[in-house]
Amino acid sequence: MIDIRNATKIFKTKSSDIQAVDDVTLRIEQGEIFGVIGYSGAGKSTLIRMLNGLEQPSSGEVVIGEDIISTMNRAKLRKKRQKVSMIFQHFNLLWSRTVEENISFPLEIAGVPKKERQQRVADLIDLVGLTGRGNNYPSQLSGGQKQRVGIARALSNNPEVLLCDEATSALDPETTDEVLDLLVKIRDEMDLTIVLITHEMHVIRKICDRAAVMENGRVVETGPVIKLFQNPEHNVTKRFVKDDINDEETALSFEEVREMFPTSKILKLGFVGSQSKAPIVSQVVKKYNLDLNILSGNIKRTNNESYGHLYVAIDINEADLANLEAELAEHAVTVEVEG
Ligand SMILES: Nc1ncnc2c1ncn2[C@@H]1O[C@H](COP(=O)(O)OP(=O)(O)OP(=O)(O)O)[C@@H](O)[C@H]1O
Repeated sequence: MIDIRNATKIFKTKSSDIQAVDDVTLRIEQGEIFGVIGYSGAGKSTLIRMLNGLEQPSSGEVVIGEDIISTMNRAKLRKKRQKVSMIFQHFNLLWSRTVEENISFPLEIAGVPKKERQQRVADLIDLVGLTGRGNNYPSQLSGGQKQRVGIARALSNNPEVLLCDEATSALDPETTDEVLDLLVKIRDEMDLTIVLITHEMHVIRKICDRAAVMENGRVVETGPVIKLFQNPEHNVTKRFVKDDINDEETALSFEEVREMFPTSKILKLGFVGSQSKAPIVSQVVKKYNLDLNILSGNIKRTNNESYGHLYVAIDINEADLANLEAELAEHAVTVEVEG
């Protein structure tokens, strides 16, 4: 549905050429919530701005549906932006207009008759949970409510694609989750494709189906979200996943454990889906008559699955370890030896 083919963007400045996006190829399917994550300067904003033609690639192609965005003229692009709309970190609302008037604005530009506009605005206000706030000004709303207005405004022309540029980065964690839930709801109800950029792995985990990780303009890893969390391959992905589970304390206790049990191995056991709720580890431990110390563990939810890790210290020889790995693998439990 969205095809980014070998897209490159080079900004020419007086002092140097900056390669913001470097040979990116991605395909995003209809109805997906697709996340792009990276640290500051990775090229996320430039990439997402190519999807609505706010930036044109220096080389390569961006295609949405039947339209080649990267070669469209201005007039066609303006029309296409009604179908590829965007929400922003700082909401970009018109401060002198009420909630209703903000949401109505794109419809006025599109020439929608007043009666139809009013009905559409009322429906959108209900959809985003702002019933009764239509006559408020943005300054009278909380951050989360302002973003709801931004979302309603972005949906006014029935877009096919919604681009979210750090849409929850200015919000507190609870409000972030409420806005993310709203994005899932509108994707489900309106069969939208959502592309979001973020530097928060929590956002990716909570609502995305698939994600791409960017560094220095390149996509360094891409895949289903559960795979990125369960088995991150690139160092940047590993850092994001680690930040999300916030296991610095685990790292500290590893050192202590190594001192306390110098002969023990530290294993990280990984589970996905229903396996993360079953007593597989205790069954295998009993079967092989092993002693283990549990160091830490967690179960987290992605948009549609749970996954978990358990760190254990275990005194085990290589032969028994191979047996243990084989047995656990039969139950789709992964085993990594730490350090
Ligand atoms: N208009 C521009 N002119 C020159 N350089 C630019 C321009 N826009 C972006 N860049 C540079 O391109 C690189 C990628 O920037 P971009 O904003 O796409 O990254 P980002 O991942 O979105 O970062 P952030 O989260 O900080 O916005 C950076 O080095 C940035 O300084």
